[in-house]
Amino acid sequence: MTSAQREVVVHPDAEVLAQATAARLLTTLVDAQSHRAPLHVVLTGGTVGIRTLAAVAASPVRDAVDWSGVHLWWGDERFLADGEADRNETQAREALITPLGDALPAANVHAVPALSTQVATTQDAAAAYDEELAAWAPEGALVPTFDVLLLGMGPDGHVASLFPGHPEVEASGTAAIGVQDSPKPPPLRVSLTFDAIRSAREVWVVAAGAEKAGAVASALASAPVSTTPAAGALGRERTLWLVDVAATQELQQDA
Ligand SMILES: O=C(O)[C@H](O)[C@@H](O)[C@H](O)[C@H](O)COP(=O)(O)O
Repeated sequence: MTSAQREVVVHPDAEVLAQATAARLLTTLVDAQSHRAPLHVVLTGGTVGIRTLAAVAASPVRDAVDWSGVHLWWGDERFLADGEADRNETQAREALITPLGDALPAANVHAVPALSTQVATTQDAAAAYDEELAAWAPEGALVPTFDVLLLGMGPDGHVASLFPGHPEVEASGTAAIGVQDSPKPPPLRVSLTFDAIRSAREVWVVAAGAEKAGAVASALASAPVSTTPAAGALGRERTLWLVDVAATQELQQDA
């Protein structure tokens, strides 16, 4: 059961959006840690997603989080060799994981396997990620109960690496899936499916810029997921749309 009620929070610009999302994430983690452990957070690639991680790292509030009880996952990954600059993992390590240092145990970082001689295809990587997710999942579940799942959104309404008109949008029964023909380079990727995304307690879609306005309006109007995948980004308990003013330009003003 997911929350079709989407909450929209509008920010003046992309920088304030990233800073506010970082503050929101930190206080959400601090609050959640007084109720349960460990916590599971799913990171996103993309400019706002990475800027948010850098803002988390730069915040003094980061030290209010017991990172030893926080596990990091990825909603999607570019299928490149380990350490490649374009990998979401590489960018997240630079923005947040490295600055956290020993506060965040290496074992708490669950990266999507990189291209290597042992992991030669996106299917290999997706299968390995499925196993890692299942190892942390409650009985009968595909994935751990994600506390917060962050998603960036493209101008075409894609989230993670689930693109409009592509079959991966409809994939079910598995947590991760290989993508061969991403319209957003690089073409080879691994993505969580909507089965995995919708298992999260909270799903936060972060979107900034006028080029996202059409997709924001379509998603908030519950357009078909096949044409606007972001419309399918729903959390079990909460669905937050964290946007800047420019991305709201095509929303119908309340009558
Ligand atoms: O691997 C990726 O590229 C991302 O996960 C992708 O889903 C991204 O979040 C959106 O394309 C938004 O990216 P921007 O914020 O850079 O527009």
